Amino acid sequence: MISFSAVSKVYPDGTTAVHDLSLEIPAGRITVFVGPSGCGKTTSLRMINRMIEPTSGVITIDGTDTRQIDAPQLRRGIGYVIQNAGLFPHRTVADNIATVPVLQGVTRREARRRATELLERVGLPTSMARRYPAQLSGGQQQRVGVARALAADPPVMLMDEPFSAVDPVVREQLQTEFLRLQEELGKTIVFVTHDIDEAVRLGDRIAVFATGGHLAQYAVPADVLRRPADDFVAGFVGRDRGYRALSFAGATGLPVQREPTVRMGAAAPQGPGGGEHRWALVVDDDGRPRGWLDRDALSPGDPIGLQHLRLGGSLAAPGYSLRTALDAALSSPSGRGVAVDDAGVAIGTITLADVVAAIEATDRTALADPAGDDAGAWSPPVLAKGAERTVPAGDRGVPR
Ligand SMILES: Nc1ncnc2c1ncn2[C@@H]1O[C@H](COP(=O)(O)OP(=O)(O)OP(=O)(O)O)[C@@H](O)[C@H]1O
Repeated sequence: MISFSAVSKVYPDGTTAVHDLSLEIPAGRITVFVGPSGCGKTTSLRMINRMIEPTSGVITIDGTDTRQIDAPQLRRGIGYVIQNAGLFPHRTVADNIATVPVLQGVTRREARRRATELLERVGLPTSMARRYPAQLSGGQQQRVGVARALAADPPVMLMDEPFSAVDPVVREQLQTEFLRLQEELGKTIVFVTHDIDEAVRLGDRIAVFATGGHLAQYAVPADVLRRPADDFVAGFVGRDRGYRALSFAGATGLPVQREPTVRMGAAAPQGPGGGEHRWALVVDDDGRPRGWLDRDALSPGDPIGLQHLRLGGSLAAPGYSLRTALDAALSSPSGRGVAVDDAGVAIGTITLADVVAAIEATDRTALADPAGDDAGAWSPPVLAKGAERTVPAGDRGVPR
């Protein structure tokens, strides 16, 4: 556990970056610092590994005052990931990842071997080990940044806006992989973001910082959304609040309809193509969705190519919420959202009508009611037996 006790930071020019911060960060969980620009998130994060020294107050890790630990030694035991990955440009990917283990005395050969393992862990092919950072995409560089932070197997990881510099699609992938990795590793993670959606998705707990370095609220995501502590937090989480609140509702029970699929490269289907049959779901050889085919725009028998597909709709992956289901249906030209399994294989579709019915049948006042029941107490109606699974909401109260 990391503990802040009455910690303040005043920079030499008189700026108060952090004011009287007291909070306890649980071990093995993700704690997110969120808030607008300049409210002291990064300063608070960097005080944990003493890259910045507090002006007053005490920070302890597992009961030990960090001031009693030699700063370089402290930092070697704490993984650190920043925006744009911060990789050494003249070192290969493998050598970047091996940096800290080599400093700790692990042989270069062994450190490189472990680096290759870590590449696989963060979802990159091992063939990338010999490349230089400039030869990777932004998302790949971020993954290497995470692998490098994990290389010394530190119990604590500090992550400062690690996914902000990539586009929204890659960002969502990185978040999903990050959650999967954390499920395996159970690190104590402190994560800084200015994006409340990212905070709600990733955080087991959220610390909302206000201007002037004040802690405005520290709670599980469900409580921050449902019961903002004051006007500042209410304003900060307010945008799209009704829509975001659907994140609380697991979509268990939402019927997944059987959806006929056609393979990429196959002949366009025969038969009537109007109405609900206008759109056909196209999958690759492994059954993963590639896009929707407008059958009216292609003659039966013509081979289906990428150029015929409507791309880019969101998918409902295991553990999805009503919000995800709604988005999948809305972003699909057919009005049917594609549900996939763990391996990304299409298992059927969810109709917009069913999602709307589920929302209408839901007691939404429970979400908005500040005096309502505990987080996670609200559950969606069961309409029919669905094929999907829902991740237990746990104490976050929010399906991821
Ligand atoms: N070295 C410094 N000297 C003086 N003021 C500083 C210094 N570093 C940061 N600050 C100020 O301290 C305040 C908090 O900065 P900090 O970087 O911790 O905020 P933040 O919440 O992480 O912001 P952002 O989201 O923009 O990164 C800001 O007003 C900033 O201008």
